[in-house]
Amino acid sequence: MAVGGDDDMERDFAARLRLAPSPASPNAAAGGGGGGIAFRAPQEQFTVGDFELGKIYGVGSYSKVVRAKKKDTGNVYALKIMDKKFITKENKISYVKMERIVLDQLDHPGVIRLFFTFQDTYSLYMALESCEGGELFDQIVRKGRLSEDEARFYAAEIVDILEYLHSLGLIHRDVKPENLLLTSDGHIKIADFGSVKPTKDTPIKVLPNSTNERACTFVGTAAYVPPEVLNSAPPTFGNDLWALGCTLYQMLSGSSPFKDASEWLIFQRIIARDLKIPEYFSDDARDLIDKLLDVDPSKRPGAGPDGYVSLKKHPFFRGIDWKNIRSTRAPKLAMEANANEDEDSQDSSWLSHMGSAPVNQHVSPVGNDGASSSSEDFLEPGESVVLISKLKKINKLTNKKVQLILTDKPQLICVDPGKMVTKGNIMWSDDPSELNVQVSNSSHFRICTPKKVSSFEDAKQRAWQWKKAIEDLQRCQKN
Ligand SMILES: Nc1ncnc2c1ncn2[C@@H]1O[C@H](COP(=O)(O)OP(=O)(O)OP(=O)(O)O)[C@@H](O)[C@H]1O
Repeated sequence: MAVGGDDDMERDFAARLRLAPSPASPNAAAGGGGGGIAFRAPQEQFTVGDFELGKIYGVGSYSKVVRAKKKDTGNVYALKIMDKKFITKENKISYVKMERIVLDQLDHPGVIRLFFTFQDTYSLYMALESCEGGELFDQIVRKGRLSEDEARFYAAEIVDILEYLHSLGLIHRDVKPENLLLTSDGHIKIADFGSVKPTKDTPIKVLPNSTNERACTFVGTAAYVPPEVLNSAPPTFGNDLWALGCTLYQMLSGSSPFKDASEWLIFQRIIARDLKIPEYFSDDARDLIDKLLDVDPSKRPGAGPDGYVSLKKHPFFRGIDWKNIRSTRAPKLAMEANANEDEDSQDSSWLSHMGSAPVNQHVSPVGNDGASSSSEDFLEPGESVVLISKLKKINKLTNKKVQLILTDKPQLICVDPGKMVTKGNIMWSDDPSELNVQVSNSSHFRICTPKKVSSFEDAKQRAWQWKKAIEDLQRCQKN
């Protein structure tokens, strides 16, 4: 990575982000169009070296989230690390601004708290409340499917959160099991406010022009997007209620209601409301899902003139103590099959090979099992990760868990996630006849080279994302 021009890059980025504190008011950000926003979560002067970095919680489309312990206080955060160059290149600045500004003003036990932010030459950092219980998605995968009591509890907590957000005129627009995180005692917190849409009457301070009710292009995730969004209708609270219906269906059945081999086919199913509800769903669950997945967004319970009353009174929620939901005992969390005490140290050594320059420079592995010294270096200095997934590599006789990493060099690296050693690279070529990805469905894909075909299963259904990322890089290399 070129070092010259770093200061320029930092200044240029700060100007575009317009979140840099003014000298007069260290916590004020120019919201644009006059009037600054006074941040509750301050912009600090910390560096990543002030933290002990632990395991990677997850990787989003423009960030990675890492467990981080502040060395002086011992406080633990989920540190969201965003690469400035990538954010600028991918035009994600408005997502970052929106998440920062909106999260800063929210105060609900079911919403991830933002504590502070800081930045360095390469990255922006958001210190978020850490959710140690992982994603609701993982609970569904580990348990196969949830019992109706478990699903009822989680759905009720999601309803409580959506009622809060909607009362503030905010449409989340990316409600899905991956963005519903769990605390260590099993309560839900919603994350990922990058796609949030404020309505005209929101009391929340937002970016100028962000409340325009123009018809929107599709944001969110294909499987959870409502039909009206595909028909370019303006966003409404009903969008989140549809996604709640999909999430409830997924909790009870193990998979999302509209599934197919490609995004386009998924969209066709959504538009046709091609919905099959399994026989074993109770009548109350079936009825609630059917109503939440109404093609008319204004008819979904929670979106009508009586607000959330009809939703909370639905027979599926009988027995829920709405006022005390956050102190009700949560379902027991299913742990990862081979979770062990070394997880933190393994992942921190893994992180030290992630290639993001500032992380590489400052990482201090948690734990003392020497995992980092036995690991190989995966990435070269300045090389960064484009896509990374924990996948199942499907072989004739056995299936193995692997971390597949695509970097901007480009390289395709297979890592054994347990031993933190590379299992070898898949030979890169810019020529699609020598390297191509064949997708069988959203969770299965094959990477084909003249020498070898490697088959993978992605529980998070990112097969198409893998194909696109590899093809984009091939195109980039050629130009
Ligand atoms: N506060 C948190 N505590 C624990 N894990 C978190 C936290 N925030 C995010 N994560 C994990 O990190 C992953 C990536 O989060 P992030 O918000 O960066 O991506 P995303 O925006 O959900 O992804 P995408 O942009 O692709 O939708 C999440 O799916 C989650 O597993």
